[in-house]
Amino acid sequence: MEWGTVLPDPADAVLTARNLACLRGERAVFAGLDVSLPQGSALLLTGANGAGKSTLLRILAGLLRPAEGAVLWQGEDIAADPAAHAHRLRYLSHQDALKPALTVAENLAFFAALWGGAVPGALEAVGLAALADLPARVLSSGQRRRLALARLALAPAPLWLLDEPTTGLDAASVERLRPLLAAHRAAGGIVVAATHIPLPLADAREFRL
Ligand SMILES: Nc1ncnc2c1ncn2[C@@H]1O[C@H](COP(=O)(O)OP(=O)(O)OP(=O)(O)O)[C@@H](O)[C@H]1O
Repeated sequence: MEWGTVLPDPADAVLTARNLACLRGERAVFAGLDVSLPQGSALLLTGANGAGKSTLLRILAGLLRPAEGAVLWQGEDIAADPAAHAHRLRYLSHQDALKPALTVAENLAFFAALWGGAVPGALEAVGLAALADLPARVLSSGQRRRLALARLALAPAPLWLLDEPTTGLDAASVERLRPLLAAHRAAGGIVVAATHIPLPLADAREFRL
């Protein structure tokens, strides 16, 4: 396992993690981990099952407190204002977090009510427009993942934290992520993604846990 600095510490870094350590049970999942991500950057978290990729994403999302160290957004500890951090991020976990009885469009409308954005355009971006009126319970696993990913196309947020975003996706659906990710980064957004396969991301740094 390699621990250490992922990127240098550029002056315009927005997301910084310093000396992060995480214990799960009695076991150290990682320690001494530094991350510094400037605007428009992408970081791929790779490594074996259990290496700590999801754990690191949860720490960066503010959902898990590190045993040591801190995560900073523009120099401020995210723990100081969890609501502000939640507001600036889109976190996609392994779970698709869909309501099976609601239609595809209704599921997305729930998030549009929170963040703004237009449901039809977001469904179009992931190729689900034709299924808008189907109940989510009948979707295939890849379609469920696409519906979860449609949240990214609703309204801008500076930080995307994606846990294996392409699980279950066919090749065309993976390719549809390319313009979404590129537009997010072109606007200055940061993406951190845990993945076991290459993602359609230009110039992404890789950090192997
Ligand atoms: N709630 C928990 N209590 C104790 N240990 C946990 C808990 N959650 C995760 N772990 C342990 O932390 C380690 C890291 O898990 P994590 O899910 O971050 O790995 P990962 O790199 O995302 O793996 P995968 O590639 O399988 O998704 C694993 O050894 C796991 O068993």
